[in-house]
Amino acid sequence: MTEAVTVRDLVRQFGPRRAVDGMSWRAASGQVTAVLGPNGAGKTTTIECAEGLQRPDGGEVRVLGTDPWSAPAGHRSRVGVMLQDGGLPGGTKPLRLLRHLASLYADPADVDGLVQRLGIDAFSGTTVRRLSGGQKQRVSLAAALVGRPEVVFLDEPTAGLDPHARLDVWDLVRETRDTGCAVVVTTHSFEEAERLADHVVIVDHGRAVAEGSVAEVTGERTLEDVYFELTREGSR
Ligand SMILES: Nc1ncnc2c1ncn2[C@@H]1O[C@H](COP(=O)(O)OP(=O)(O)OP(=O)(O)O)[C@@H](O)[C@H]1O
Repeated sequence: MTEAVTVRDLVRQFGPRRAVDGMSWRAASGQVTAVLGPNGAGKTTTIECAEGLQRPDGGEVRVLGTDPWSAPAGHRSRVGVMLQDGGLPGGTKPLRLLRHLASLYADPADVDGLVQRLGIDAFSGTTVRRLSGGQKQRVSLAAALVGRPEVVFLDEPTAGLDPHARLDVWDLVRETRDTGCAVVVTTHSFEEAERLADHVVIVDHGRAVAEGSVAEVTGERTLEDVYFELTREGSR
């Protein structure tokens, strides 16, 4: 098993607040790793450190063996990123944007195939700012995958999607994993984690409180029960 992402004793401080407080977990190539945790637990901050968008105040993150903060451009082209708020330019149209992004990579994915798989063809001529939240999500996901990354970070990829779109996204995530990519997904959905994840990380108050396969983390219980026990006020 190749370790694609390693988070070790990570610390991230914003003024007096420790958003990430000794976080440690790992994600392997060819696996979907789901990171679950309450609002404000430090998931996005950790993922942004792994994407090279934030600099850790302590501990370390390695992605494909490299420190993402000081990584060269060649590293960044091996890593796909889907940000929680999309980060898409509002004035472009989805198809044009995806073709442009594809042109930045030496060996991009088939844009037409991605567009069709995610149902983007139905709104490919509408400017991004006029798209619904779920439509923007789909374009963001396509943008994260268009470079055929070896590691991809998906921040709540199915939040706000209708049930059909959710199934389409799950299928695409599984296919991406099956190409050997390490897929790291943050989610608030137990169903998503149970259906999709090979490896689960539960975080709370800036640190990982459980990690392993769904079966290892849950034993005889449900993921939901374990989650509530580990993250309930008072258990912390
Ligand atoms: N730039 C920042 N400045 C100050 N505080 C921040 C900053 N970014 C994050 N925080 C704080 O750090 C904590 C962790 O935030 P983070 O976004 O990582 O949580 P999360 O687990 O992703 O939450 P959610 O499930 O709501 O997306 C929160 O209390 C948040 O307010």
